Amino acid sequence: MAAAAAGGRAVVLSQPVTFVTGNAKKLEEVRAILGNSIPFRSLKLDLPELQGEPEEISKEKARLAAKEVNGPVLVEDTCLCFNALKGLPGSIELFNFSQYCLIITALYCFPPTELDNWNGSKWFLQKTGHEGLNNLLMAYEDKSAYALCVFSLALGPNADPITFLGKTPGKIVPARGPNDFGWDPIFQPDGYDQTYAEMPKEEKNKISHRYRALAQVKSHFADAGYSFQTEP
Ligand SMILES: O=P(O)(O)OP(=O)(O)OP(=O)(O)OC[C@H]1O[C@@H](n2cnc3c(O)ncnc32)[C@H](O)[C@@H]1O
Ligand SMILES: [Mg+2]
Repeated sequence: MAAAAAGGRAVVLSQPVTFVTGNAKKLEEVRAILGNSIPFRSLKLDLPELQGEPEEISKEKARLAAKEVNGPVLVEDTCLCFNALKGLPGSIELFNFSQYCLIITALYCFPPTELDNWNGSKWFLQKTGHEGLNNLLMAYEDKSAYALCVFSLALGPNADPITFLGKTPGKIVPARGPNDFGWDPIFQPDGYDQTYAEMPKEEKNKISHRYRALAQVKSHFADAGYSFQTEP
């Protein structure tokens, strides 16, 4: 069994937590931020990214992953959300007519092949690049945005996942800095004159959406007092 109650409320996990991701850069940051605080290993699984509210998508992803792994899992989804576009391209909420036209034009020019697997910011980035993401805001004065990170922890295949959110506000700028991780070159966090890409990694990892969400994951582990009894 993956998670078992042992002596009162302490939960013993019989495996390290599996962090499920296919994104090597994400994994690098999670490793740097978590250090040795939580025993974990990583695994790439092809899981569907469903539509809906970010927390629901993440919980469902955790449920599916925990079934596959038959043990405790941590999954993460990140989106870049533009305030002028009410959260797009990371998430879809209510749009006005001109915003719909913009989205429909983009979708018409670059139709996604798998709509069930549609992740707005990832898709816009892949199809239109940093310039395309900047162009989405061309008609708007408001260039403010936020990076949103949602982690879900499922202790086992039958456990209800718990979610942790991290949000870093900033603005969208023309690309600056190395182009080795997603939309880092076009996101400048509030209070900084460098983009995420220009910052030293340690600096990004102190203020990022991912850091903020993981700080909550860490305190959850500290408060819950899980113990790990992994078989040799
Ligand atoms: O397997 P998973 O963990 O789902 O990895 P993914 O690459 O599909 O990751 P997401 O769905 O969370 O990411 C959506 C997009 O945002 C990008 N991204 C995620 N975190 C980022 C960060 O901290 N900085 C820049 N881009 C990021 C990522 O490269 C994708 O293009
Ligand atoms: Mg993904």
